[in-house]
Amino acid sequence: MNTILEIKDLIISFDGFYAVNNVNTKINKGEIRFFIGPNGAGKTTLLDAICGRIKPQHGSIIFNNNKNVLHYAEHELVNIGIGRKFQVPSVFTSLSVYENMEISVVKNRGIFSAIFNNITKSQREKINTILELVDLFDYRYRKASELSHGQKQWLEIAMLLVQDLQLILLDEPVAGMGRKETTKTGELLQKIAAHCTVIVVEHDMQFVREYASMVTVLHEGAVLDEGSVNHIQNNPKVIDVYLGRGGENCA
Ligand SMILES: Nc1ncnc2c1ncn2[C@@H]1O[C@H](COP(=O)(O)OP(=O)(O)OP(=O)(O)O)[C@@H](O)[C@H]1O
Repeated sequence: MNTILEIKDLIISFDGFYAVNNVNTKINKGEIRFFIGPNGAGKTTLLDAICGRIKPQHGSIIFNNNKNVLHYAEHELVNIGIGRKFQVPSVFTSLSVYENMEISVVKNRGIFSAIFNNITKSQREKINTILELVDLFDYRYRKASELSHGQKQWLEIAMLLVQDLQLILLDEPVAGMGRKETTKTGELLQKIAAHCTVIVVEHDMQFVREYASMVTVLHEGAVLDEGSVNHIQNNPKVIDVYLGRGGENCA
């Protein structure tokens, strides 16, 4: 009942190489779920499948109990409530923070459609609330190019939130951030998770320890273990293939 995403028997292969090899997992509403594992474990490929970039050879990804994500094109997924943020911020740097939000609020991210469709009062209020949430309200008239790396990441998260998503996928959101920005990002994810489930691919184990509700450890395309941080970090196999090899430093 509480499940927002169920991945069943998922297989993704590239020319006979199994990047994702029979993955099964269920993600509950309100979780901050981390996918961790060594380089090449299949984490990004799994995100690519959830956001419709890659079509698996086998299996299903069921969203909200009844929608098979694999039946939708990548650009349609935002309409059913799934959004993805890539590692490198992709905000429009020549536009203001507010203008970036205006483009996102109309969902169809075409810049011209945003300019020619007036933003409603409730959309303006929503933009302001979300800019407050990510601590960018005071920067709303600044050009996005003037923001710090962390602020650009938060703007991009805000641009997802304004689209009323139920599930957001984040690819290494704290890469390149200092500890202070990393902590702020973690706190932001906790606030977001109250309304929107979050899946994060991450190598920063300190960040994972502090903010994960559940962790899925991938290794060679398969789920090696799954559970609380405490559970997975005491699993000798996880220590062997990832944590004990300084896995947190692989990026
Ligand atoms: N388009 C592709 N064609 C061929 N092989 C691919 C393709 N995409 C990914 N792979 C391979 O699939 C495997 C899993 O890659 P993936 O990027 O999902 O790993 P990852 O766990 O995200 O690694 P990292 O932590 O380094 O980002 C790797 O061996 C990669 O080389």
